[in-house]
Amino acid sequence: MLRQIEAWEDRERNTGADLETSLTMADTAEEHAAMLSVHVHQPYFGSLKVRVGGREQTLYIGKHAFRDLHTGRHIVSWESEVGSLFYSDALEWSPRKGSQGRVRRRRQLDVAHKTLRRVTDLYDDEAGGETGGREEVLLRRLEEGSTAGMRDVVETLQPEQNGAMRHPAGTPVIIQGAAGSGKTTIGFHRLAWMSSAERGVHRAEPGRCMVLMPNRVLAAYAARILPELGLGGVSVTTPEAWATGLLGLEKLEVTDRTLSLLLTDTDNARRALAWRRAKLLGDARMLDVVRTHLWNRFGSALRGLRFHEPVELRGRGDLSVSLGEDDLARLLHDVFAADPLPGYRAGFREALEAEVLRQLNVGEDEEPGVLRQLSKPVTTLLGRIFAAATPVTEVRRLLADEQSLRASGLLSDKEIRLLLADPLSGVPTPRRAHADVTELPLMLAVQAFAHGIGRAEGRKLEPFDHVVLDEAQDYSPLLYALLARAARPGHLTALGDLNQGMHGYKGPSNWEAVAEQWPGAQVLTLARTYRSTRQITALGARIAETYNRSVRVQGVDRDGPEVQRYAGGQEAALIARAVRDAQAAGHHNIAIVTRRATETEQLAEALRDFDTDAQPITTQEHRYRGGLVILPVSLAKGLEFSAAIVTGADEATYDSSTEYERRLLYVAASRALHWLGLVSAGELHPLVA
Ligand SMILES: Nc1ncnc2c1ncn2[C@@H]1O[C@H](COP(=O)(O)OP(=O)(O)OP(=O)(O)O)[C@@H](O)[C@H]1O
Repeated sequence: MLRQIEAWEDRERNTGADLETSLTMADTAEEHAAMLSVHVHQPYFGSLKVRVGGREQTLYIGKHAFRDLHTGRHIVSWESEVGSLFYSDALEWSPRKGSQGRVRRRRQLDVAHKTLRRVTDLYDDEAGGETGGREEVLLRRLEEGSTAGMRDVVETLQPEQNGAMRHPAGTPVIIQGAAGSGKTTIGFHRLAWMSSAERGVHRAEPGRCMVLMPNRVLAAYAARILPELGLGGVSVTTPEAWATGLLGLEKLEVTDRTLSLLLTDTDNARRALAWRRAKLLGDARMLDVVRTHLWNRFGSALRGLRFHEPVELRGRGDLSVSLGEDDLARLLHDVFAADPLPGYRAGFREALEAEVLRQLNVGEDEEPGVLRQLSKPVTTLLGRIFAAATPVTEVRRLLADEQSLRASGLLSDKEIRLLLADPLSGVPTPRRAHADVTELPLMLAVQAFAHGIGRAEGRKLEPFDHVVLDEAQDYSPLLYALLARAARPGHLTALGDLNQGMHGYKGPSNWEAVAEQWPGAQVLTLARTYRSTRQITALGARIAETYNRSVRVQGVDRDGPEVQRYAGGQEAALIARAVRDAQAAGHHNIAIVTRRATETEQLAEALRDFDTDAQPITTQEHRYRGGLVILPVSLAKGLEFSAAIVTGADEATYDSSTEYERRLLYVAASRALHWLGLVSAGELHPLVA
């Protein structure tokens, strides 16, 4: 590898016919060199002894494929077809048509700083097959401390994860897995696998992929995995940020008033109403409700309009094009029937231009000139038809108008009454321009139909090469339908856990509702969890059992210290003691998890009196950089720490009669890898006492 890097870096060798060619060659060579140089210290992490056609050979598996031209020695990449053999339980495969290969031995090679540190056989034909080595290697890896970002698991990918990651490219997949089963991690690995040249037409260019995560703290934490996986350029954002960006309303404040109502209102009838209304707003049928509404809106905007314009054509004198209201209505009808992905406005422009050219019957070389002459009046006409409907106003108009809701014929009387009701009227709204998270997908639907949906490339919209949706249980079927329009067909991956759903009023009731929006989608399940020690996993299970009757998840049997309990006394003093204990146990990345964001600053202040300096993470603008932090449970979701301290671990803070609160307590208690402390000024919560 070093020899190859030297050759690439040698400017003398990279000389072309002229200066420009030489510079380009040198740049490319430098890029190659930079890419390879990070792998020099650990060129491979495993080997496979295989027998193909009677010949035995050893293949080395690394994070980067490499071939030494002098010696022919090579390393195969983990994401290649052959690389898959290292992770799966399969023993046979066919390297080429008609030939048969057999795996004789799988071996983990612990290499660091160019030194082989350890050899562990995972499978060995001669030693009787499976050795238990895979579990041993996994446990060693899981013993390590957390870092300030998500890490790759290329070296210890487990067979079921390997299968999920390599689900056929171009087929949508929903990966269901309990907390800590590696869903998010696997989602990113799937992108890396998808970006390999071996995927052929399904290859995804990282710069054209998007990962949607529930909040920006988590997005930034997860994005740290991208360079390790060679995924530079992937956009990692939140659905809200993506939606408001597409709408051109970055400053729009996104509220979740349904959640506010559910948490504060004591009127059960109103709570039920708010829940059902939110759920209906995210129903996939709303896509066609919006579509019908737009059809009527654009249809009436078009009434009385005509398109009559003079055109100058060399050699043919003064001509004109003329389309009456009926012609325009017919064009609009055809555009709606075709439902073009770039949106109706673009589709209408295209149809109108085609019609004009047909009327004039001009030669191909004259077409651009004609279109240029007509560009302004066409834009004016489009403005009259389409510009009146901005997503925000149009959604509000639709939801306030019984007739519009009725137009599609898709909603029952009861559902229409539900949409017209306003159970949230008592929940305050911000002063700034705002939209509720339950309305946002509808606004996105208006945008998608009128102007298209996808990835902005210059002024154009292109479909994403691949979209990954994390915490997918918290998003509505309507959003799924929109994502399907925004990505290449079949290039969708959802990662989620229906049992971890925090927002049932926004999410799907089951994965089947999602699969309906993603034709051909399969649901795969990751059954094992990896994050925490046996002691922490068991505590989490006790909380989850109260709302989740499904099968118990199977954790990796990793032993750790008992969960520590600190009850009775001044809270800050107890927390400071817990922090010292966690530090004494050797942990550096420690989270103090509070129930509410408003508590964090105050607590940070109070802890200073006890010589404890914890960094508060209060808003989505903060970033987690490791060390000791205080953050609310809503921002802790998806993050993990070597040690976690749950404050207010009591009944007064997490009301056990409310399922939502128990779910939050579960999230808080499942953030730690190795060490967990529970703190309460009074008595501990009955579920964790
Ligand atoms: N094969 C593996 N080898 C080593 N570590 C793994 C493996 N799979 C998962 N992990 C580790 O398990 C932890 C949980 O992974 P991840 O955060 O991707 O899970 P998740 O299912 O998305 O969890 P949550 O639902 O809580 O967000 C991480 O620390 C990850 O590195």
